[in-house]
Amino acid sequence: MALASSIITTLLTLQPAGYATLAVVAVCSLFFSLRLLTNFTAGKNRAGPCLRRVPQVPGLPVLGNLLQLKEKKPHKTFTKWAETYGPIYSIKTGSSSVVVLNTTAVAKEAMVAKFSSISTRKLSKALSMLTEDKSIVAMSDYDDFHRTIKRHVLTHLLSPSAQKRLLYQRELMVENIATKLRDHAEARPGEALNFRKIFETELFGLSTRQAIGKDVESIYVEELGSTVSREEIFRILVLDQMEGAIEVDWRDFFPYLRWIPNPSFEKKIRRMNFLRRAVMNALIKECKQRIASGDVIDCYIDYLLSEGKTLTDLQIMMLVWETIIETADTVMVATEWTIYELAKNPDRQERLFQEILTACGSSEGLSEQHLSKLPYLNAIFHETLRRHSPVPIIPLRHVDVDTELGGYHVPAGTEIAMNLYGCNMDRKQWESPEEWMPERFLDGGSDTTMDLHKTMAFGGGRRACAGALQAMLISCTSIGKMVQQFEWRLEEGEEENVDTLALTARKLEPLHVTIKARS
Ligand code: HEM
Repeated sequence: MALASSIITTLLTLQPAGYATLAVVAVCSLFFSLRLLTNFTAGKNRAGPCLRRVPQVPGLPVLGNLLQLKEKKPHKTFTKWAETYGPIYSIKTGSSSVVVLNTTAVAKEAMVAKFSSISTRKLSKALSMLTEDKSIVAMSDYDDFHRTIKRHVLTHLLSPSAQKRLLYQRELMVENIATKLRDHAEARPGEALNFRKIFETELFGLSTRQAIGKDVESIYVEELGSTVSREEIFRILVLDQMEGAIEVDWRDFFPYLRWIPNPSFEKKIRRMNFLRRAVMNALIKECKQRIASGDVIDCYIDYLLSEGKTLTDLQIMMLVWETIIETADTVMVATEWTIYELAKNPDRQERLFQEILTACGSSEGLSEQHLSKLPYLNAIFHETLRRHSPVPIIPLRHVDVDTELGGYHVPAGTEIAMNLYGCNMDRKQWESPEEWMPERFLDGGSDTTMDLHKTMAFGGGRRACAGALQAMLISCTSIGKMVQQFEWRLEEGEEENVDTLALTARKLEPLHVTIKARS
């Protein structure tokens, strides 16, 4: 899920418009403070006799720590708080208690050893609406439905054998990128290019070829009464959804105030859902017509229509959309940051180029078969995932029964936020964590190229990213090939463009770089 998952994360960000509303809410909430007090006391009584209570970050009555999270990058605030309150602490977001985990050890304990007590997803109102009530693999609870749909996506798309079968599609994508870069270098030598524009377009093409069997140029959408261009399809299926995922409904923090309407929020998310459904229906209708004419092809929709007999039409639509958004987002984020770092670090770029020369020779094109001979490329990929965690916080989970974490008592009903950014920036685990230093994965740290879980970037345990292999294959092959063919440099002023968009690691400004063809 990458997703999607990526941004998806955030219950915890307040939109500016939310503050005025929040003031009203705060007043209303005073009426309920007695109830909160009762909950608090009940929580105290549940604490195990021998275990300590999780340290708490001081906050305000009723609002808790909400106002301290207003800068919209909670993963950074959480990481700062870890220096004072330790690797595990608790915060209050309105009436909910959230325990934040900031080191690999305690996050792994939650994801692996204590998984059975902490497996339920706690979704914000926005996410709940956008995922049609947990109808996708990444956001579903750990139940029979999850097992069924995960089996489908692995069987058709993400398992190692499926990835082998779909190699030709990734090769086409990498070749298309190389062609566009060559065209740019020839037509406008020395002129900076917008890396994201090229990479994102081709990645979206790959995601739709895998999902519905073709790279769509445009489609007529009945519900809209008009033809929608490729660019608009991308905006509706990917960009708008990512933006919607971080919309916050203040009622998430004060469930007892759900009776107060929040029409602007609901209208916005409903519109996003309507557009996605309209476009996906049009795309799927076209696929059904193709299948009815006897033309069945190797893509996810054809597979699901044949094998997913227990699924409803809506579920099939959501599963197909899920693979599009998951492929089209986080892989772009990881690859764009990698090119940024390589363009900023010419010595390391040269070291990678020399490694590629040794593995492929001077005339052979780099392909996925070479990846096992490119440990430095592998280290570069993992170091970028560590330094620029594409999913900074895992979507919240819910503690179903009283449990122990990091030696503390965590009562049932608590929400859990795993701060992957914090884990990957932990000074006790990583030397100079703010530095991008791929060598740290070579010096005794690297096992094999296929070891995908060196950082916490893909999560861990039973809900670890199902698309990690695909992400690594797409990103590493593209990066290797691009460095094999071109020298990369940052455009002037680009070094400072390191801000990210809201909660995700997506660069706020698309990357601008110059390229020079290698002789
Ligand atoms: C660099 C790229 C990616 C990163 C950093 C990433 C990261 C993550 C993370 C952190 C999770 C959540 C784990 C959890 O909840 O514990 C996740 C879940 C998931 N990801 Fe990715 N992801 C990436 C690419 C992809 C791709 C390309 C796909 C392909 C469709 C994908 C499919 C999934 C799925 C299906 C899940 C849900 C697994 C489950 O709940 O069982 N991801 N990803």
